[in-house]
Amino acid sequence: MSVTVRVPAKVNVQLAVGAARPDGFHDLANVFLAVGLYDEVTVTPSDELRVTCEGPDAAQVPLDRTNLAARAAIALAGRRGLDAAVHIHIAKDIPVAGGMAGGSADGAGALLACDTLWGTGASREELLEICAELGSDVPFSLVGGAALGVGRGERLTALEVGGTFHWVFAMAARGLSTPAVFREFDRLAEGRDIPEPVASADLLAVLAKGDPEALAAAVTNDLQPAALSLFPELADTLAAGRGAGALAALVSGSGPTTAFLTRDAESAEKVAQALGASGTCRTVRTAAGPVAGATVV
Ligand SMILES: C[C@@](CO)(OP(=O)(O)O)[C@H](O)COP(=O)(O)OP(=O)(O)OC[C@H]1O[C@@H](n2ccc(N)nc2=O)[C@H](O)[C@@H]1O
Ligand SMILES: Nc1ncnc2c1ncn2[C@@H]1O[C@H](COP(=O)(O)OP(=O)(O)O)[C@@H](O)[C@H]1O
Repeated sequence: MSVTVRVPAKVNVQLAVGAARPDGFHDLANVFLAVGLYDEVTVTPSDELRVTCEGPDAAQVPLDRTNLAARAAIALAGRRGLDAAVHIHIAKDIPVAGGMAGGSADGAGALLACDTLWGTGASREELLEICAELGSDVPFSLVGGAALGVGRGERLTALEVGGTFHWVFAMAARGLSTPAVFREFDRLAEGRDIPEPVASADLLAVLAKGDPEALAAAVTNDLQPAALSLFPELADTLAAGRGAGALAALVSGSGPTTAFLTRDAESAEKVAQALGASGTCRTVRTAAGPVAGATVV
């Protein structure tokens, strides 16, 4: 018997970042939107824990116990006194190290898949607690939709969304390390007072309304200057998307994937074509959101 879970990628429509905390993390006001680009995680009973991965970026995914999917299986098995003897197969479509929470998606997916396979019957609260231990973004991968994350981004409140937003994502030629981008944020902020991160009331109202033009005027990402500082060529991709008619162009989370909000599905196709032809990125995808979080298929 096998269990397969489908898990979406995310884009951050607001990412407000506070000063570095003593534990090295940063307090955030992180407004997540789940978008329809998916990894599929399949777990099958096996002699021992094993991870395999297929997909365009598979070669960059670690297959040892540092893989977030393996860590999720080990964490749940550990709580139940079980042996995490499963073969975890990841069909990966979310770009790796792209700021779209692909690793987090696999962690949440493997957790839900193992919970289902083993019949552990963990409550939603316990699953969310394990997710938060695995990484700041992992709880959101489980719940999907749209949510405000505070603390490290792991404490979630679901948000109302009044419509579907159409996005184009441009994948870059190389990845960016999330810790390196936060360190660059700290370096750029030296000597400045960093305000407490707060969710924008405007942005939350606009999400609830579902109006893409109003959302375009409200999106912000405090990590964008740091990502651009480490990866200056991203400015060319952002300019190409704006030039092609995107309503908003921003770095997705810590990057280097860039995200373009468009008016509708048709406009997204046009922007995607223009970005593809611009020579400023590796690949281009379209995806709409919000979509559901981790789901057994
Ligand atoms: C920036 C965001 C925005 O959603 O995602 P990505 O764009 O990378 O996908 C997240 O905050 C990333 O979350 P996640 O990738 O789960 O990070 P974690 O594993 O918890 O932490 C990795 C490292 O990032 C930094 N980190 C992460 C979260 C946070 N609130 N403050 C931090 O300073 C720390 O250096 C930490 O050691
Ligand atoms: N299942 C996984 N899929 C992808 N990367 C993973 C996974 N598990 C661990 N990693 C590690 O996490 C790093 C960040 O990957 P990812 O989650 O795709 O990016 P981001 O945090 O930018 O969204 C990768 O470089 C990789 O070393």
